[in-house]
Amino acid sequence: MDKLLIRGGRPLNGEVLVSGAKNAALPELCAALLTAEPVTLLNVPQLQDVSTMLKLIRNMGVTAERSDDGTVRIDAGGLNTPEAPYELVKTMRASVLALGPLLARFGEATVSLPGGCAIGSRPVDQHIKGMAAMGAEIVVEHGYMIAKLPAGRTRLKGARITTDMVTVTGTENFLMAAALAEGETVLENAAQEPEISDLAEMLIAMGAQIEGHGTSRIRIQGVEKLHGCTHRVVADRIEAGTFLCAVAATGGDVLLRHGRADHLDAVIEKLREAGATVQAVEGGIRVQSAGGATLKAQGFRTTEYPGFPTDMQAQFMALNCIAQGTATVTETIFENRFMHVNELVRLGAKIQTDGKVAVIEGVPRLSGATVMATDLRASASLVIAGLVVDGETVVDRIYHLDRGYDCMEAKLRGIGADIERVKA
Ligand SMILES: CC(=O)N[C@H]1[C@@H](OP(=O)(O)OP(=O)(O)OC[C@H]2O[C@@H](n3ccc(=O)[nH]c3=O)[C@H](O)[C@@H]2O)O[C@H](CO)[C@@H](O)[C@@H]1O
Ligand SMILES: C=C(OP(=O)(O)O)C(=O)O
Repeated sequence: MDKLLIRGGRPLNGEVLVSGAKNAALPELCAALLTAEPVTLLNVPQLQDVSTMLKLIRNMGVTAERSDDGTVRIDAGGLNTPEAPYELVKTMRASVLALGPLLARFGEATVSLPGGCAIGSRPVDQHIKGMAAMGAEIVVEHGYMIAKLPAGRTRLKGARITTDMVTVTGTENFLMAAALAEGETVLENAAQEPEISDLAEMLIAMGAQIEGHGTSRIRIQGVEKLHGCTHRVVADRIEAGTFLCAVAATGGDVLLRHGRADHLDAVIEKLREAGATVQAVEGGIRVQSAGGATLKAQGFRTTEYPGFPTDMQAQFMALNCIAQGTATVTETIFENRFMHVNELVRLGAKIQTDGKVAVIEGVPRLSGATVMATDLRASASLVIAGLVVDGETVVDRIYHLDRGYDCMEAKLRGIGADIERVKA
């Protein structure tokens, strides 16, 4: 297993290019299953999750070619096996996004249940409820969701779907299924994340009729057929937010090219309150900070967009560890998303947790040690901590990081970090 070796204490200066969003690219690769015509996606990030998704769709008989410049050409004309097997689904929960498109285009789907994962149990009951409301017959057997249309039906039917909670991939599955359904679908309590809007824009470019994306009520008029399109994946707000926290914590002056400040309001507001200067500039986001103890620790609660993202909780916590004062962080989305805490404590951080609440008391310095990454954003928080500690930090099990960050260590090296990958 690869590791990262970081020698901390250097400010970060220069420019970083923000990649396309993992959480937009994954549903958009699945959306290409909705048509037999070629689809071209631009700005697709180089991530392990993208490779897994390509493997998953190729396994269904789909042709998918990926170029080094981030272009992926998909031709789902040959789609012949509407199945997402456990071996592929277990490494990436986003495989559940195959359910909606397969049911809509093929009339049947067999998708493995993703199972629990490190950050929480992450059930898919709402996905199942929504597909059933659209007329699918779904059973869960042998660890698989087995779904099909009733005899005599060739299309899903429009429905009003109100989910028990806001679900991002649930909303995406319903959007894709409803695009080809018969009649109108109304999604109440829909997720409003920028990745939902990006997917909706792609579907509209394919001929779908969608209104209200970006709000909590989305209306979809189903159409009989969708066509091919070319779509550019929106910039990754979580990658950008991670770099914002890294620069704020270490100190420095960095321009995040292609970063979308308008997708990061909640995080940027907290960074400004902490003492960093963050500005939306032409073509990106600029962050300037004196770093370390010049910062003031900031409390926050994770909530659905446009609130503070759960996917930024661990990274901001790393910054709080070396800021002045005490901050209370409440994680409301996932029940087990504090696994970075024990590892940050190994670096000298002072953190107490009680259920979904963590209290962080800033310390003047952290000290290097070997720590273990437990999930994607936990890994990123350990990297940020490693960049500010005295001495060497080794972050082990970085396959989690590779799942969702495009060349993170190369990008950090480009702005002055002393970081290298140690191959297993
Ligand atoms: C690929 C992708 O886009 N992943 C993101 C997506 O995950 P994902 O879409 O899996 O997360 P959801 O928005 O669905 O989860 C929100 C909450 O609802 C619960 N829930 C969800 C569905 C369901 O059927 N039943 C249920 O109980 C979950 O366990 C969680 O507590 O949104 C999360 C919340 O912003 C992010 O952390 C993930 O990075
Ligand atoms: C939790 C995340 O991703 P996934 O839903 O793909 O596990 C994440 O991106 O932080």
